[in-house]
Amino acid sequence: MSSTPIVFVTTNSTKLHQVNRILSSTSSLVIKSVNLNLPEIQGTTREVARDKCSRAAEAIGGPCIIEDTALCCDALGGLPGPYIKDFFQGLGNDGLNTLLKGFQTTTAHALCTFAYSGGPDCEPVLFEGRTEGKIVHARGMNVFSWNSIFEVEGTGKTFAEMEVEEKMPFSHRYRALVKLRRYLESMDV
Ligand SMILES: O=c1nc[nH]c2c1ncn2[C@H]1C[C@H](O)[C@@H](COP(=O)(O)OP(=O)(O)OP(=O)(O)O)O1
Ligand SMILES: [Mg+2]
Repeated sequence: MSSTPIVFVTTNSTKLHQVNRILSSTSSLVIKSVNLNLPEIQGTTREVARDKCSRAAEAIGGPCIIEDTALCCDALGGLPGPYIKDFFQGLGNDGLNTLLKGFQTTTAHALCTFAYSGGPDCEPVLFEGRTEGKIVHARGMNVFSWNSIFEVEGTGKTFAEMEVEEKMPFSHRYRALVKLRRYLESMDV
């Protein structure tokens, strides 16, 4: 595999940190980041990721990856989905809990979508990772946005209650990144 760095276009330093951590133990992929706040359209998680990746490739003028994270609540027909950032900023963790009051279920899934583009004229390729769980009142110390209110199915713990290594196999980001890594390695990118 070549050691040319892949450009990860993101404004989120925690995402970047997690991606570097997940890749560092298992891969010779080298990530270089660019902090670019690109427009995110409305649509399905796939449409959002595809569009953003094309914009990123255009802006960079070469190969790049982007990542979009969604939090999808069953009681709300999958919303906030890709709009979780605005919901979290507007409502906070308490407000997200309040939103689900009166519904029968608080089950939800975290969905991470990586998109890779080979350059401005290339169609982005998508890699998804999904983790089932439910929305609970905030618990835990390792807080990152809404991760203290997302309890991972079968663990009894929120993401914020897990140690970094413990969280890895349950992480929506890890699950998507494993697929992206496999693809890039097979393409010898
Ligand atoms: O694992 C996570 N656990 C908890 N919260 C998370 C996670 N991953 C992203 N988040 C938050 C950040 C943002 O409020 C929203 C996703 O929005 P999203 O557009 O994908 O991220 P962003 O705008 O912060 O960075 P970017 O420049 O890569 O688009 O959920
Ligand atoms: Mg964003």
